[in-house]
Amino acid sequence: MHEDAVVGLIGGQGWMGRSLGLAWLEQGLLTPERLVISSRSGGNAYRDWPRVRSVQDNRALAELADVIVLSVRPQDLGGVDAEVQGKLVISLLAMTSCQEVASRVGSHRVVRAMPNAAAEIRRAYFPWYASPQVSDADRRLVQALLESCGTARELTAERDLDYLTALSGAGPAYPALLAQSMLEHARRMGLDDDIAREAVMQTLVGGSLLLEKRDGDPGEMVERLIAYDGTTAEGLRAMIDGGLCQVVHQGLEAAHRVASDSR
Ligand SMILES: NC(=O)C1=CN([C@@H]2O[C@H](COP(=O)(O)OP(=O)(O)OC[C@H]3O[C@@H](n4cnc5c(N)ncnc54)[C@H](OP(=O)(O)O)[C@@H]3O)[C@@H](O)[C@H]2O)C=CC1
Ligand SMILES: O=C(O)[C@@H]1CCC=N1
Repeated sequence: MHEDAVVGLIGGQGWMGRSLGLAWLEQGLLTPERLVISSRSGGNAYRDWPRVRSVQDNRALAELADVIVLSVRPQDLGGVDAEVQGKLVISLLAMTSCQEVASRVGSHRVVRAMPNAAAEIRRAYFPWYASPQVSDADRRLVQALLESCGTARELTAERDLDYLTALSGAGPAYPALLAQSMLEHARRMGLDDDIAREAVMQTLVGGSLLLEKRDGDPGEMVERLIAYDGTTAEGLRAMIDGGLCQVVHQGLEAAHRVASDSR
């Protein structure tokens, strides 16, 4: 069935929905005939793919599709009127357990997955958890569909997904906050705006790529630069003494608390 499964993407014009839908088409994972999307107010994300079917009625989508991906905001789940009759459902919703999705759509074959904003450039971290009713063949399909947008990883405990919602799901916003704060300071110091932007972006992107290349041990880099005992060490010590780590932990705890709240 999976070789020619039709995928129905509820909320397919939204940020995460169109990131996935376009990745599947552009990577040849699905032919346009095998993708059905639904939306509330329309959109033109699939203008280059006229054979993708677009519907407004989620019941019609559930009939056409073998696999249903739910990509609406959590507060909109109640408005999704679809009876999927035991089909595989992949939910991207934060704050919504497998059990809640199952009782809403009428299938216990539920996967919960957590993308992040970098799905848009196919660099998301995309952990997922499958309820026991999901078969091995389903799991292979889920892995293939999700890794089209980055690194997909199956988890063995659903609660880890609540934490990862705060850590990696919300995660791309954290370097954005750091960039904003660095930019504010550079402007205050009178740096030309173009130079300030270029300096901040190049530094954050370059620093992240360097970390990735060094196999992601940030502690080693921090320690090495503190031992260097130059200007960087002075900046790092002031940030650490000023409570940067505690503030980051508080932010993660606050996001985790909300992510663990069931709707
Ligand atoms: N954005 C992010 O960075 C992340 C998002 N998520 C999760 O992904 C999910 C989707 O988020 P995101 O893509 O950002 O949200 P968006 O608001 O960008 O997209 C949601 C889409 O769902 C559509 N929609 C709402 N109700 C229905 C319905 N009944 N039938 C069909 N379509 C409907 C909306 O249409 P309309 O605009 O017309 O109302 C909209 O296009 C959320 O549950 C969120 O928790 C998870 C991690 C990261
Ligand atoms: O902010 C949110 O609720 C969603 C889930 C994680 C990232 N975006």
